[in-house]
Amino acid sequence: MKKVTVSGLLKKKQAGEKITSLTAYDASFAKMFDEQGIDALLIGDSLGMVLQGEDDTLPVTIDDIAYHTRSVRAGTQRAFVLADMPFMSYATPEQTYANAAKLMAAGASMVKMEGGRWLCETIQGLNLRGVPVCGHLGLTPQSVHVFGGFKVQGRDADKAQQLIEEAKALEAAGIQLLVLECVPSSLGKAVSEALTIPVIGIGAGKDTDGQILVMHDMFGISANYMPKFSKNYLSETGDLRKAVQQYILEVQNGEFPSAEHSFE
Ligand SMILES: Nc1nc(=O)c2c([nH]1)NC[C@@H]1CN(c3ccc(C(=O)N[C@@H](CCC(=O)O)C(=O)O)cc3)CN21
Ligand SMILES: CC(C)C(=O)C(=O)O
Ligand SMILES: [Mg+2]
Repeated sequence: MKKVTVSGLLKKKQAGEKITSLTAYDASFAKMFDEQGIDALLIGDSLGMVLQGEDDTLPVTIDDIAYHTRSVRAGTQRAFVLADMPFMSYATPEQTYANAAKLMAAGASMVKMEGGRWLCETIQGLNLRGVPVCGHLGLTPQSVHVFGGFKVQGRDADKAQQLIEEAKALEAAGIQLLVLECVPSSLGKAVSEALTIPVIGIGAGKDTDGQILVMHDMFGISANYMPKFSKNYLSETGDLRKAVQQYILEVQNGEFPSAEHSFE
């Protein structure tokens, strides 16, 4: 079995094949997703909400993410494994290096950080030290108190153009993957076309290079609520493995996300 690598993900974009991704937090689900052929698994700080029952992702610690990264790595053979840097764990470059080291040592192959241009120096520093980086733009949940809620981002033309410029700056600084969350479909398309690296969307429409969902939303079992962009595949299929297969199929053939799971 050939392991999914960052160059493998880039090849998918170049070939026009969609990248499929889910969050995972433990070895058993990671193994099951991996066996169904998912391309990438994210140890998301969404675990603060879906595992810990908090209202947002801010209470999550670096040790929480490291613990779950170790579990996911243990269950994964093929998929690419990336881990979220939690709130305030990457406020300065020095602090970022120490915290990224914990996640890489726990088994991550890449770390993800929320934010734009202000992260460029940190991204370069991480790359020089052997750490690949994924960016995250649009609705960045760690800034929920700045936004005043989990709201769609980039709706007016000014904000959309700004976001495209931030994405290009991150790519120039060295990110090798970008997560784009909760933006109008037209912006999801524009960002994916503006970048060479793959853009993985969540609530960013059907024209990004791939899709990611929080696993609990894909099974319709989240403790808090269900974002509009998520789809319950378990109620349709009645079986965990079939639900994952159906999600992968619909991402690959472009059926998911349809308009009802996207924003205008
Ligand atoms: N279970 C779960 N699923 C997620 O996708 C998720 C988490 N938790 N936790 C971390 C972040 C927070 N996210 C969220 C949470 C809520 C909305 C939400 O309620 N959005 C509104 C849009 C409001 C608007 O139109 O501006 C929606 O109707 O979906 C979106 C993303 C995405 N992430
Ligand atoms: C929703 C995804 C992209 C994420 O960052 C998370 O699960 O924490
Ligand atoms: Mg996250």
